[in-house]
Amino acid sequence: MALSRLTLTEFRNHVHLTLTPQAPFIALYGANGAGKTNILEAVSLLVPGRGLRRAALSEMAYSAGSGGFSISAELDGTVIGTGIDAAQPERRKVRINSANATINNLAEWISAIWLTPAMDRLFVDGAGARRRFLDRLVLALEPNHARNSSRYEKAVQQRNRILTSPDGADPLWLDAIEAQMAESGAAIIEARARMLQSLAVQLDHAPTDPFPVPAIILAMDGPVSADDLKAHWRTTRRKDAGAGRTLTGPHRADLVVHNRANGQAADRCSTGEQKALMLSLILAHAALVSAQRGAPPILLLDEVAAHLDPDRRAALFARLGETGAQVWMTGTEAALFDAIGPAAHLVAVPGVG
Ligand SMILES: Nc1ncnc2c1ncn2[C@@H]1O[C@H](COP(=O)(O)OP(=O)(O)OP(=O)(O)O)[C@@H](O)[C@H]1O
Repeated sequence: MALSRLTLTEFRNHVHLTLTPQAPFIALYGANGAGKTNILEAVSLLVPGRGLRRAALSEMAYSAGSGGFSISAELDGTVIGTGIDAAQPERRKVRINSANATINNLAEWISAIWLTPAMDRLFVDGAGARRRFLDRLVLALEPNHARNSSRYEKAVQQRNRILTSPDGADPLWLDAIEAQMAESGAAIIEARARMLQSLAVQLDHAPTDPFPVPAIILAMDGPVSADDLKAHWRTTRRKDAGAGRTLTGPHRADLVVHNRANGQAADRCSTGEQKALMLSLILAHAALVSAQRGAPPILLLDEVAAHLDPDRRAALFARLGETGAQVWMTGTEAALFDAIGPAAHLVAVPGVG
């Protein structure tokens, strides 16, 4: 899976930019603030979700522009695009081959995984970001995961509203909502478990040097089957109403990660070791997606090269090359990407690709 064209119009600081990648590695280099991460963010918005910064749509439109923006890309003969119109800045539009589509439809065409400096504390900070990361890994394998996640989240919000309604909760209405939650929730749990199981097998064969191999466990309270979930939520209505929200379910799951070699918990590892664990995980996941879907996800690696010594950097490029993935990377100097050789398409930002 690879973009053969990316066009940005009035997206952040890019008034109009077209890139036509000519090699598997797209190395975006330029000064701080040039707009390199903005390009990765644009690609990340081509998959379901809020993109790598989770920013508001209105923030993304070029500040001195019309108030709208568009991102369009071509991959394997398909044209996909997203953006907002100035007249309706709160409504994200999606088009696939000129037809209107939904954000969740995008998952059938494209998958992307990213690593950004904001994820340096992924293992240390709250579970929400880890869950979103987990779901991106699942989505890259199973496009249907986006639809199940949206349905589940909407149903949980509805249940929370009913439980906290000043008129009192209607039990029949709750039965119906909990049945919806149970169906999509069980599908989410199963998809996560499938992905982690396959990833563990992939990691069994991963080289342990120079990036340590992670062991990953999904931590979750409560039952896992649809019937048991439904029965469980019926018993927790009073407690959840008191808390003002649904306290158990797949929306509360967490990822627990260790270094396989020494059992060290990821949140106790140094920042560099945590990043190395993440790289190892992403490499194994790309190989897994490639084996199961026939093509690896697009990888967006923001400021990764600069934080590695030259040997590790060269090892990373070699391992990334083996995955066959299209890799978008950023750095302040073109020299950071020297070890990639002819597989790199160097792009000066701002400048001409
Ligand atoms: N909506 C917007 N309109 C215009 N410019 C914007 C908008 N949003 C962000 N910018 C500008 O984009 C620039 C930041 O871009 P980006 O984060 O992509 O930089 P970068 O090249 O990755 O920098 P660094 O190397 O420091 O990470 C800033 O100059 C910021 O002012």
